[in-house]
Amino acid sequence: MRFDIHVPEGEWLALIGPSGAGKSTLLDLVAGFLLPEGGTLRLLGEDYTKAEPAERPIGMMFQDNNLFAHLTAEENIAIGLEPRARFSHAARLQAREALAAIGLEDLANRRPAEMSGGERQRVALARLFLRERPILLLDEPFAALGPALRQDMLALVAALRERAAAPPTIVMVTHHPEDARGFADRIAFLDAGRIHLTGTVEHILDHEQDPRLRAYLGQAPRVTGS
Ligand SMILES: Nc1ncnc2c1ncn2[C@@H]1O[C@H](COP(=O)(O)OP(=O)(O)OP(=O)(O)O)[C@@H](O)[C@H]1O
Repeated sequence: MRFDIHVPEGEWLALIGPSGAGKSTLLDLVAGFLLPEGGTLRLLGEDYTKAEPAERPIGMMFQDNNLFAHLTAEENIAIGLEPRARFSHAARLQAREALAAIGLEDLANRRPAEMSGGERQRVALARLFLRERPILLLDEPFAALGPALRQDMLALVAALRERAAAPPTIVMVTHHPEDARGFADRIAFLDAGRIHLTGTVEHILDHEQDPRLRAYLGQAPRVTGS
């Protein structure tokens, strides 16, 4: 695999492409769970190629297992502020406010097993944004949710992003290319371990006629000429 891409600060980039194309691998390289055999990774202009995951200015969210099973919703958010889980009154208060901001204050004392999948992901999102990391990597976080709920969750990401003092850069893997519409700024189409194409959401979804992209989207390329 060989990835070459520049994501401008503050951009929301959607990564699409066939299964096995390398989308999760690319996120793992950025997060530091995998080290590249060569090349350079720069974050916010600094070289982070060999940095430990915890040293990187990154927040991550996955399809599941974002929350600690033994902690309540409030504690799962507060732990983003106090990783040693010695929850101060101030951290609990901030977690409560974050829950209220997403309309989940009534769930403060529930554990993940007592929440729906959508509620769990909303709690995880609240924690992610509370930590104010400048770069967010979202690996299919809403894949298990239905279309309407996925739209609600993307709208919540957009709202939290707008509320942030400095909007984070977002790189989001999705198996639903249409989810990028209205939310992401740009799409990167990965194929066979390469960034095959990048472009605006509209260009990639509606105009680009690249045969591999069209095949992935399940659409034949348009026949041109007479
Ligand atoms: N640690 C690893 N060592 C070797 N090969 C791996 C490793 N992790 C993934 N792969 C391989 O790399 C390729 C890309 O995997 P990756 O999970 O990045 O794809 P993806 O685009 O995220 O796919 P999906 O959409 O199915 O999640 C696959 O062929 C996979 O088998």
